[in-house]
Amino acid sequence: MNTTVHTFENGAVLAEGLADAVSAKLAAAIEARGAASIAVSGGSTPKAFFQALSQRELDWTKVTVTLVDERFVRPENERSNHGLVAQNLLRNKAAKAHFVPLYHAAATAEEAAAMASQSVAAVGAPFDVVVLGMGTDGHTASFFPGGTRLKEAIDPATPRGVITMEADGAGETRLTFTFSSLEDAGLLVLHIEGDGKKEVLARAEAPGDEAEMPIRAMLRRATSPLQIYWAP
Ligand SMILES: O=C1O[C@H](COP(=O)(O)O)[C@@H](O)[C@H](O)[C@H]1O
Repeated sequence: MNTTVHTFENGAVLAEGLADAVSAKLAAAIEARGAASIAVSGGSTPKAFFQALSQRELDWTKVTVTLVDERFVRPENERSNHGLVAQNLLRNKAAKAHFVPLYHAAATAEEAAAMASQSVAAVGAPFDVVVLGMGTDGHTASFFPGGTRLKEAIDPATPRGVITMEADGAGETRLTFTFSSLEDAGLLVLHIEGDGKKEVLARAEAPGDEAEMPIRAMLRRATSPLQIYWAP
């Protein structure tokens, strides 16, 4: 496991610290290549981080933002990760960023995933920054325990792109980047908060099957060092 833990006194301080690290990486990519890319997670945890990042001084016109995973729901749906990012990140200075959605208004989630794979291919690889979350069941992105396509999603031989996922714990059908799309990011972050998630992480770090706690795929096999950001 190639991980470093960054501990903060509370979520607000973490949000600022993570926004500093992410904006520095994006600025370095813009300096080096004239463009930068970031894939972020949804859920309840990243809201304060998104708001902090949206205030950072960057040439946001050169930044592409996408999602690590998404629900197959319209952006207006309150459970849409696109909606969360639009309301909290794509505003203030970051309003000028280019957003690439995973959801498409297609007849099926499979068609939407194919459309997303095509549109994100233009972003280039690897991502400069990936910010993962983790559920209390040990899922990350939409790599859910018991997921219909979990084996394929976390197989390093599965190509970069977006695939569908269904699982009991997932609610709606999901669209998720594959493991190979995320594991080699220039800055690979796992952002978790609370003692409950810390205990889940400790269980994930212990020996056991990746299929039971898919975050283990990232902890064990990511080629980039995993930067774990945690606050109580
Ligand atoms: O379903 C999801 O949940 C995880 C974790 O969410 P949280 O509410 O516990 O922070 C998130 O990383 C993922 O992107 C999201 O789709």
